[in-house]
This record gives sequence, structure tokens and C-alpha cells, in this order.
Amino acid sequence: MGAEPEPVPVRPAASVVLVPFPAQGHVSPMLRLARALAARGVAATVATPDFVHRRIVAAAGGQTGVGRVELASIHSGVPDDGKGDPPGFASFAHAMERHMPVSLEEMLTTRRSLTGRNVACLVADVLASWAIPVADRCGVPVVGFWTAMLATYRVVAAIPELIEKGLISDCGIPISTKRLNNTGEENGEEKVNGHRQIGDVLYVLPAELDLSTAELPWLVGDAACRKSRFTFWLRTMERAKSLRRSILVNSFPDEAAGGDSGNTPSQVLPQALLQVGPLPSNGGFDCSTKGDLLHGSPPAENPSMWQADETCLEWLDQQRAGSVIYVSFGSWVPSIGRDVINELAIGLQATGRPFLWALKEEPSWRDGLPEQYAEAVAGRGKIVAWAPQEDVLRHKATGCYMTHCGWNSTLEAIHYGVRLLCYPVSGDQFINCAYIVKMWETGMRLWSTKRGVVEDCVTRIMEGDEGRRMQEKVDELRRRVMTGEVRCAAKRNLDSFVDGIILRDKLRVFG
Ligand SMILES: O=c1ccn([C@@H]2O[C@H](COP(=O)(O)OP(=O)(O)O[C@H]3O[C@H](CO)[C@@H](O)[C@H](O)[C@H]3O)[C@@H](O)[C@H]2O)c(=O)[nH]1
Repeated sequence: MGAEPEPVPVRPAASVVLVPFPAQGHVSPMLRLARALAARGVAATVATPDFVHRRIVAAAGGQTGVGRVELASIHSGVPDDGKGDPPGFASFAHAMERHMPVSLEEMLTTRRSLTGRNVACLVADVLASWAIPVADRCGVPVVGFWTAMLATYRVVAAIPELIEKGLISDCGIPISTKRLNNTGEENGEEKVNGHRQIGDVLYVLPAELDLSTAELPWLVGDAACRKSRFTFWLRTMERAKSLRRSILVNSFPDEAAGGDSGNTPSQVLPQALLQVGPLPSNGGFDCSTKGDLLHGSPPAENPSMWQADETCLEWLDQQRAGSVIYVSFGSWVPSIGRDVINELAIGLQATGRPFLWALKEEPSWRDGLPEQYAEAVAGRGKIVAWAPQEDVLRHKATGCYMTHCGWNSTLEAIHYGVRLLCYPVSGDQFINCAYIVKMWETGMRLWSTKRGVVEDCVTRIMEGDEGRRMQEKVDELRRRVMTGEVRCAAKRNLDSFVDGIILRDKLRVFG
């Protein structure tokens, strides 16, 4: 990041507690938000369940702070020895409703009795909606934080309408494979005032995305898993309704610019949605013409739950500029399957190009590799458990990124101007992929990991005119998002949120 963090007043203006959902893709942006608040003079504490806290403190070298941000632990009751992968959703879903509220309530009341002041605001990840009633009970104003695209928020907020219009059952299962953003033309509908009329379909997304009901975010895993994810979403969105003040969104203003926005209806939501992204990793926010574009300085240390393998960077130093395929499926997706991994491995080998693959050490991922694969690709293919991803993306050797389209990865690729090969797996990744491929044209979809398809797509993105056009498009998007008016608008949203906290804390009234 190029921008220097802003100077901070000696005495914090107000204190804020931030509660992320306990997954890497949520903890990282919450830490960034906390750093941005700290850079504006607010005392920020990121409170995570003990099983996350242990890992990020270990990654931060035993320190209970990152920069000026304090790290605090919430008792979860989830058995964990702090080693290996953190517990998954099934293990902590119960803890979020039963154990963690008690611990957070104690934290908020203890802080009040120690300082004589209420915490000025609690920022709750919308997916950590369990924290909202706790804040209400403690009389602490609460604001939401959405770590993904605003478009995805619109889709989940539209669940009641999706049910009402018969697109999904009341368990969230698609009733037909209708397009989510059907243009409606086949139904003889007309555009009125630039917006298509809502008929038996719902226009929550721009038409050119062409998403189907089979790509809805809660359709994860088998039938039982889908049902429980949908129940989770229903509860989450019910609680989100009480977030009357605002929801901060880690996306950039004008996500859909360049598309046919006439097809996107205005959806009435109960709160202001403030786009404040991409949140910088060091708390600074530079919206000059140069903006946060600089490649020179490294991203600030943001500890993750796994130790990054720093040998990646020496290895990248030895590769030709723009020659490396970086491959990662993030932190939160279930294994894509043994056969799929096997074909992908053979396809990557067949490209004859250097590749760096962040592949989890779990057998469900690694067992898919062909026998003696490491030896077969030695010198050209490097496989690590966890890469220093931002450093990898900003490295001049990196030519393209094969990704699951997690939103943080998507933002990081925009920030560092890297073209994408998209292999969405679950959740919001299909929506992100549709934006990348159809709206921004900064990547192409890898429909299968069959060796021939991998070889063909890698060649097209790395050498062809198609790939060159994508590079131009991603450079253009990067400039639009990281500099000038869009960047300034994100900064203004963040500043007005902070001014609101400080002012209302002074007046001891919020809302
Ligand atoms: O080897 C690695 C792999 C990942 N990362 C980092 O981990 C984060 C991964 O985030 P993301 O790309 O969003 O993927 P997930 O961790 O899988 O994120 C979950 O949360 C996101 C935000 O809500 C959703 O968009 C995703 O679909 C969901 O899977 C990014 O900051 C990466 O830089 C590393 O540092 N090293």
C-alpha cells in the first residue's frame, strides 16, 4: 500500500469493539476496518472467539495487538488445541448462539465499569448477527459490516421476495432454474423510467450477469447443509433488519459501473449501506490521482490464522516477469474433490509454465495430487500450504491468478492489477465471478479443471489477445477503484461514519 497511515490523536476519541464472523475471509477485512478506525483516532478492539484469537496472536508473534488495534478473546466453549485448522462452521455455529453472547456481554459491561464509559459502538459482521442482541442488551449502538459485494447483500436481502415469487421454496431450494435477473422480455415486460418492471421475476442484479437460481449463495454442500445454511441466512437477515443505522460494506462505490445499470432496480433496504472498500491494510486511505496504486511498499502485516510460507517470494524472484500462474481457493471452501484436484494438477503441469499453488495440507485436498507430483514438477511448480497472498499478487512475476473468487481475493487482484481464471465453488463466489467475467471483463471462467481446459484457458489468458484485453480492463478497473472519485467516495463514507461515532459519543447519544 502506498498511503501512510494518518496521524492519530494521543487520547482516543471513542472506543469501538468489532466482532467478525470467525473465518479468515471475515477476520482480515475486519482487522483492516479496525486499523482504519484506529488511524482516525478511535480505540479499536477486534474480539474473536478463542480459537481464532489464539491463532492470530501466534501469527502476530505473541502480541495481543496489531498496529494500534487491540485483539481480544471471546470464550467459545469449542474444543481446540490451537494447532492445525481452526474449527469449521458445524463446530462453532452452536457456540455463536449459546456461549459467545455471554462472554461478549461480560466484555462490554466490564469495559464500562473500568472506564465509566460505554463502548461508543459495536461493529458486528452481519454474519456474526448473534452479537447484535448482545449490544442491544448492553445499550451499545451497533452498526453492521458486510465483507462481500453489495450485490450479494441485495440478493440475500431479497429472500422474502424470492420465496413470494416462487423462485425458491421456503427452505431456499430453487423451484426452477430461472435466471435471477431475467430480462423479462419473454414475459412482454417493459422498461419504465429506465428500470425493468418487476413481474414474476426479480431484478436484484444487473441483467448482463445472467445468474441462475442454482447459483444462490446458500446453496452449499448437500441437502441438509443447504437447509441449515438457509436457516442461518434467514436468522441473519432477520437480525440485520434491526441494524437501523448503517451497514459498512467492504466494496467500492459503483460496483456495476460499465454495465447496463438500467436493469438494476432500486431495492428498498431499512438501513444506509456505506461502501468503504477496498479497505487498505495499513489504515491509510489515499484518494489523490496516484491514490493507493503504488506497488512499491509492502502491505502492512495483517496476521492470518496460518503461517505464510515466505519462501514463495524468493521463488518468485527467480521467475520471469508475468510468467507465473498463482492458484488458490482461499480459506473457507470445502475441498473441490480428489478427481478435480488431480485433473487440475495434471493440467497445470501440462501448461509447461511456472505455477505457485497454495494448497491446504488436509488430505481432502492433498490426496488429489498425482503420485510423486512434487518431484515431477520440481523447479517449475511450487506448492505451499499458505502463501503470503498480497505479496504474491503484487510480485512482478505473477501473470494470472486462478481463484475461487472469494471477495477478498477478488479485491486484492483488482488492487494489484492481476487477471483472473475463475473457478467459483460456493456462496457468493458465483456472483463475484459473474461481475469479474461479464461486468468488468477482468477474467475468464474456468468451467472445468479437465487438463485440456486448464491448458487452453491458461494459454488464452497468458498469451492471447483475450488475455491482453483482460489486462487492460483490470488496469482500468484498478485505476477507477483505487484512485480519484470512487476512492474519495469510499473515504468520505468511512470518515462520516467515524465522525458520527465520535460526535454521538461526545453527546452520549447515538442514533
Ligand atoms: O494462501 C493463502 C490463501 C489466502 N490468503 C488470504 O486469505 C483471504 C481469503 O479471503 P477470500 O478470498 O475472501 O476467501 P475465503 O477465505 O474463502 O472467504 C470467505 O469469505 C469471503 C468474504 O465474505 C467470501 O467472499 C468467500 O466466498 C468465502 O469463502 C485473502 O485475504 C487472501 O489474501 C492468504 O493470505 N494466503
